[in-house]
Amino acid sequence: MNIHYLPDFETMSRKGFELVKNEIDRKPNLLFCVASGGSPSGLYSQLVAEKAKNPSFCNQLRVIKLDEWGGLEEGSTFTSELDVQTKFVQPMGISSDRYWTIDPFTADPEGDCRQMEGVIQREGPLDICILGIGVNGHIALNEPGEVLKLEFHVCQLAESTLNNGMIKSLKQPPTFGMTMGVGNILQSKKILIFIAGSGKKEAFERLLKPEVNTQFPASLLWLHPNVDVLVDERVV
Ligand SMILES: O=C(O)[C@H](O)[C@@H](O)[C@H](O)[C@H](O)COP(=O)(O)O
Repeated sequence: MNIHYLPDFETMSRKGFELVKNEIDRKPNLLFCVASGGSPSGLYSQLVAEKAKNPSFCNQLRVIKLDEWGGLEEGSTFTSELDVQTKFVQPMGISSDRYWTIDPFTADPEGDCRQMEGVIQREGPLDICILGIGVNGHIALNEPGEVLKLEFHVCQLAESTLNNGMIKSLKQPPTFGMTMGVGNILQSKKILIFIAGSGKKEAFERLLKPEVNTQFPASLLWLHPNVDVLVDERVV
């Protein structure tokens, strides 16, 4: 695990941008897994800024969404889809033939997860997987538990996730998640995990322990040979 301590959010995002751009320069059509949430949002802004300077940047990039909330009220704006569309997919001009996603309002979550798994089998493995970390150590929506699933699946959400951040203020909070499994993530050629925002100190300290425990899913990243941890030092 390469741990990068960066003095602030901007510098952390810049470092992430440099690592990602290096890979895109080497392989312009790489498969990029996009996460929602606050921690990687500065990376997306930097990529969008680069695109404004260089319109052909990322014009072959293939993109897949990491996860999604389920059980929200129809029309809810608390979706990963809206988040990644606004911050990344639309401003980067990623056309629909280069973007694979799961619908937050799907009537068939299990079927759609199977379909996403099929996409990963066909288009994958991921070249770059972008992650944040949950306060409970979740990666994507793989929550702490005895068993972690390998493939894209419908998942239960932990109380600690439902009691965190904006979710707890929702009139109709999500009742389940749809997420890449830890197998999908660990098969990615490169993983970047961004650690920023309030409440992440404990999770970061636990991540530093070189041991693996399914009750702390991010610890599985120790099994991967190419992980960059980008931490905004102000959280630690
Ligand atoms: O939102 C997602 O796509 C991920 O499912 C989730 O694992 C997220 O990365 C963490 O919960 C951290 O979220 P923040 O970056 O918003 O703190």
